[in-house]
Amino acid sequence: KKPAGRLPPGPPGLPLLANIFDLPQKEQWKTFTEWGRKYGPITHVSALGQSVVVLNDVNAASEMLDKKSTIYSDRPVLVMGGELTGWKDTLALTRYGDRFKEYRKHMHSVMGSRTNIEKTHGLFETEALEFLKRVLRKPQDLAENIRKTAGAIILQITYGYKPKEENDDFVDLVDVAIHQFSEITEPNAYLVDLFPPLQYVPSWFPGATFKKTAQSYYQTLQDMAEQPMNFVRKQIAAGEAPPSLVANLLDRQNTSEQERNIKWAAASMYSGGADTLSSALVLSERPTQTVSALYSFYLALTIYPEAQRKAQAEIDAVVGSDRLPTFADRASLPYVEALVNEVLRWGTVAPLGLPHTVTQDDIHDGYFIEKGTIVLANIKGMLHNPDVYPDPWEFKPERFIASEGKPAEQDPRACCFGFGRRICPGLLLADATVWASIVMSIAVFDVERKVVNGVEIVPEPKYSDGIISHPEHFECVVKPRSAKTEALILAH
Ligand code: HEM
Repeated sequence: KKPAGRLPPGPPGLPLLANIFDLPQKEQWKTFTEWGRKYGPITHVSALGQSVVVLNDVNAASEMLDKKSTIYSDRPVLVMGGELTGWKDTLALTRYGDRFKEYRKHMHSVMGSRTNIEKTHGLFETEALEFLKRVLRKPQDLAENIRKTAGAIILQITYGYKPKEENDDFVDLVDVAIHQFSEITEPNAYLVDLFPPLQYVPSWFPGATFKKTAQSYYQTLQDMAEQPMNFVRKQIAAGEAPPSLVANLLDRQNTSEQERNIKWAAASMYSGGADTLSSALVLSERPTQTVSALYSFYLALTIYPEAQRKAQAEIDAVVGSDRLPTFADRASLPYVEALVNEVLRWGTVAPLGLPHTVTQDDIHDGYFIEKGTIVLANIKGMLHNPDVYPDPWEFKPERFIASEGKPAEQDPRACCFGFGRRICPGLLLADATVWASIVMSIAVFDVERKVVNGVEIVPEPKYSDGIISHPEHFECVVKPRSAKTEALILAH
């Protein structure tokens, strides 16, 4: 079909197949950054009749996705990833509309404002302390310790449920479900996502095994959403339910549609926080977004010991060594704040955010954007743009502290949580979790390089590919700064 206006510039492509060979399978953000340099901040490509617009600049993304959010807030339809396996019912894949709004309202009620988050500060502090204890017990299991912390926080806020330290039924169920989601959303994993009519093939038809897989994954997902709901229902009946998203909302006369929306809003909290969207993290490691950020933090401290020393000096001066830092200290710790910003920038968690689609034809900046176009924001490119962040691959918290004649560089939150009506609903919770875990870790631990045969090993920052990106496994040594800090952890 001929476009009804001038398309944004982009690679020329082939007749008929258009840009199908230009679309990279791996590290897409790198290719997108090159397009940005070559064609400008708004680039267009198309493949098999699907238009894709890539945004390479924070302002361009904000002009389109924030300012015109009423039409740029839909999501593409995934056949295997969403329709057949039921994941379409979670927020991240829900089409723009009434259900979407209701889910977001529910989530907002527990984590959408500073006031809600402040009410939960105690929980973040307690869980950050639990985290320190886990690290003390098993310093070698850093990724697993971080994952448990993020999971425990989200399950408590969502269902008022505190998971067991090992082999927790709900946690295991979510893990299986997320593992399945990662598998079905790997690029080109299922033919049916390239040729949607295949979904109508009956399941007994030879070659239609994907339908059986879909049915089994569908069941896992239903269990993941239903079982913790039943836990809360029982607690309510017994008059024992602590406040949580589900308990606060279920405790009324709900219609079945309302109950359904509570169930899926809750399931989206966990699977959003616990990384539904990771197509890269198959196998045993399934870090959440928050996990990815914290893992980056440990990686940064291992490579850049001077950042750790400066942060420790600040904490020692402000908090002293007789107690652990709390949220009440946050405003007095500007270097730690800058370090948290740098973790969110340097260790970009969601390189391309999630795709938005546009619900009506638009003329934007003089370009024609057709209804149904997929819009991707190259967040990793934006956060490593040398014009905005000089020496973008260096970990330098100082860049976020204004000094004489030099303003602070742009806050990574301008793009790292996405845009418009789809902006990450967990951003305040993520911010508080990351801050609490970072400040407490710096206060009590030294992160050091591993020494092998007298030689210090400096890890290379390597990141996994996929919707959620996290540092690949690296070696470091985490130990208490002193007997006094160790006692401080154990005293609580
Ligand atoms: C450092 C941590 C995190 C980062 C960097 C992050 C980033 C993002 C980004 C970039 C998006 C896509 C936004 C868009 O489409 O424009 C997103 C969506 C989402 N995030 Fe987060 N996130 C984080 C933590 C969390 C947490 C802790 C939760 C849950 C408690 C969460 C729940 C979600 C959900 C449910 C969506 C889908 C929203 C929708 O489709 O409307 N995220 N996040």
